[in-house]
Amino acid sequence: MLKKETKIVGIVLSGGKSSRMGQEKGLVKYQGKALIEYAIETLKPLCHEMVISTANDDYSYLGLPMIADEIPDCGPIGGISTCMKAIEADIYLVISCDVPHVPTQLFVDLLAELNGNAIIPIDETGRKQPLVACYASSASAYFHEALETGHLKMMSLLSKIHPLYIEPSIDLDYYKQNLFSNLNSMGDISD
Ligand SMILES: Nc1nc2c(ncn2[C@@H]2O[C@H](COP(=O)(O)OP(=O)(O)OP(=O)(O)O)[C@@H](O)[C@H]2O)c(=O)[nH]1
Repeated sequence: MLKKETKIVGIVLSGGKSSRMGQEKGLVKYQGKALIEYAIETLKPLCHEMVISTANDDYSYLGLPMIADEIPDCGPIGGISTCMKAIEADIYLVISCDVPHVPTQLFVDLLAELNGNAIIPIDETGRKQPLVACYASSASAYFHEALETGHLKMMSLLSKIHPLYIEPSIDLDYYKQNLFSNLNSMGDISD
């Protein structure tokens, strides 16, 4: 059970190169809406503040603070570390900009189980999903160290953070439908 004063900050990752998409991924329309808008709507009900991890001003229409990576081209760890430094929080909810099927309920479940540095869901194929996850402030030092030392592999960072991994609850229907499928190319969008 979270204390009432627990500050939760949402980090929407949108600072990637979008090389497979060929255009800014978060702004690509999917079923009538920009992909990043799904991510924002997923986190919004749970967060006191939200930020977009990006250097691209085209996201300014969303009215959220935008935070450019402290060191460019370091991947998601660089984006998460920079945002954690920029905004203090007790808990950070992280989401990629390209997972429109992730419901708010998944983060409700993660928050309910958080009891350590992090809690990360495992998808239906057994893959860990650290970019749709919940990190306590105690995890931030590990992100900063990874960025400072150039150890930018997420799986090796996780081995230090020791998250709790959970399978999303099976009684919810939407967990059966490719919940974590991310849209990387225009081919994925038209499927
Ligand atoms: N802030 C920040 N976010 C990143 C960075 N690299 C990837 N991301 C984000 O992390 C998430 C997963 O990354 P990818 O699916 O590889 O996205 P991408 O790098 O834009 O796409 P590709 O260039 O096709 O690999 C997306 O939401 C990206 O925007 C980065 O260097 N900085």
